[in-house]
Amino acid sequence: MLIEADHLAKRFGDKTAVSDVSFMAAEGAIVALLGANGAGKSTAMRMLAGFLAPDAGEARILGRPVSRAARASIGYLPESPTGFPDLTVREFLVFAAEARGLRGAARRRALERAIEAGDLAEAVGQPLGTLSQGWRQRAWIGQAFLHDPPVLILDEPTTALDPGQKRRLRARLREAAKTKAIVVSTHILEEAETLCDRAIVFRDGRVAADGSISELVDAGGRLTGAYETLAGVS
Ligand SMILES: Nc1ncnc2c1ncn2[C@@H]1O[C@H](COP(=O)(O)OP(=O)(O)OP(=O)(O)O)[C@@H](O)[C@H]1O
Repeated sequence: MLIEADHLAKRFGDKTAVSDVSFMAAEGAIVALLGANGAGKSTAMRMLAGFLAPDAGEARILGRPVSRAARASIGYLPESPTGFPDLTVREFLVFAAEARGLRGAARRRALERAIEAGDLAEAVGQPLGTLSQGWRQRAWIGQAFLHDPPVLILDEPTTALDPGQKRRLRARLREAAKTKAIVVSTHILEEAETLCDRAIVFRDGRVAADGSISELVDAGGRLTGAYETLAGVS
């Protein structure tokens, strides 16, 4: 199994953000994490990506605890990514490649892959701090694809993108899913319906449902009814 969340739990002070969350994702699957604001999706994704240590449970990537999994195996897009305002897109990608130990021809290939993944050619010379929100998102999407990892953990990857770029990224993710396991969070139910194979609905830090999209949708192919009931929203 490429991605495993095994009874993950995380508290911040008195607030339980994630409680006893377990799910898996295999190669060939795009799994949507759905749920209301504050339901725990980003916290779960940060633990899966190895950026936040769980209080209990374990995140595993390719069968290894994420703390010991190779950095090379995970591509992560944080929610609302910021930072590195003075680096150009190219310098940012070079920095990310070097942080992953890529040099020479491997680094050049990685940069080409990232520029293609984020459709970044026009912006390579522009500092991140001067990019619009959507372009900055694209630079960070490129960073997630840089090293061609088998696992992608993408927190609201299409939120800031224009309609054309949303379409392009969804097509890229469908193509990438042939050889990768991908977890995406989204508030766009139509995106989960058309892009994803499975949905995991979070409610108050717990998994309220984990099923195939075809099981969860209504006769019209819509997730809205199941989502509102399971996520506890209307
Ligand atoms: N660093 C933190 N310190 C304190 N509380 C936090 C921290 N990170 C998350 N939380 C809290 O944990 C809960 C879950 O937050 P999380 O960001 O995981 O939700 P989410 O489902 O991703 O929400 P959204 O859809 O709004 O992005 C929220 O109540 C949030 O306020």
